[in-house]
Amino acid sequence: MLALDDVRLDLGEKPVLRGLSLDFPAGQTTALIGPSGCGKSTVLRLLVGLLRPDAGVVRFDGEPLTPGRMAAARHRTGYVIQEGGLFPHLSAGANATLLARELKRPAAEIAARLDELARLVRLGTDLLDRPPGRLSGGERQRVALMRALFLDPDVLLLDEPLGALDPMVRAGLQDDLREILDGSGKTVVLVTHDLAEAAHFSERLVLMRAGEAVQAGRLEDLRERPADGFVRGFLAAQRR
Ligand SMILES: Nc1ncnc2c1ncn2[C@@H]1O[C@H](COP(=O)(O)OP(=O)(O)OP(=O)(O)O)[C@@H](O)[C@H]1O
Repeated sequence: MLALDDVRLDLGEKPVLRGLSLDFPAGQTTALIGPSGCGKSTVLRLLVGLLRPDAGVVRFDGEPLTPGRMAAARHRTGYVIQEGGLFPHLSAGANATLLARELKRPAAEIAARLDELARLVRLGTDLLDRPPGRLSGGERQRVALMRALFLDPDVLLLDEPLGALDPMVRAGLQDDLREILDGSGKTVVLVTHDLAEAAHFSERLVLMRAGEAVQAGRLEDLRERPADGFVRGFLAAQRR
């Protein structure tokens, strides 16, 4: 569904991706893991067309993601950026419905979908009138998820969607999100630096280091047959 073919990308003077090839099969969740700064968010920005590769090809639904195909791909993609990225001056509801209103979807359809999604992500509808600044961190993440899911996209790109939450809230949201994703048929790329969280969501982990994919597989594969000392060290550091 999504792929990077031998993608190179420099940001500033710095090589960030060095001939990276990855593929994300349709209908599956893939977790991208790796230490801070290894290029995980950069991969998502390429997949959504916010960055263009210096060399190599980004594919969406098998086709190169050219400028002409960008808008159609964006409408089939839900994207949760780090920290949620909600607009502070809009209410939670207005944030969630932003793209649907931009696309001039009928008001009744928007209202019905808002209600349905609030139930799905377990957000009280009384909170929809509040601006993000008057919501808790967990509630804001739920609104960011509603916004990403609003048009029922084929593809979901989630950049640390549960970051910066206390462990109890995080565990609750992990379970809710897994329930939403399981059996949804969506192609999901989940970025996290937390190995346990990655394994909670996906049987397919891709471990990155300094712009390269070091190893892909299930948690057991990484644990039992680590590709190198870096994989062993990354797992040992997260032993809990
Ligand atoms: N706009 C930019 N200009 C220059 N360098 C950048 C830019 N954006 C990112 N980088 C660099 O690219 C590298 C990869 O960044 P990226 O955000 O993809 O990492 P990450 O793996 O998602 O990290 P984290 O887990 O901390 O979010 C980092 O070294 C970062 O400093």
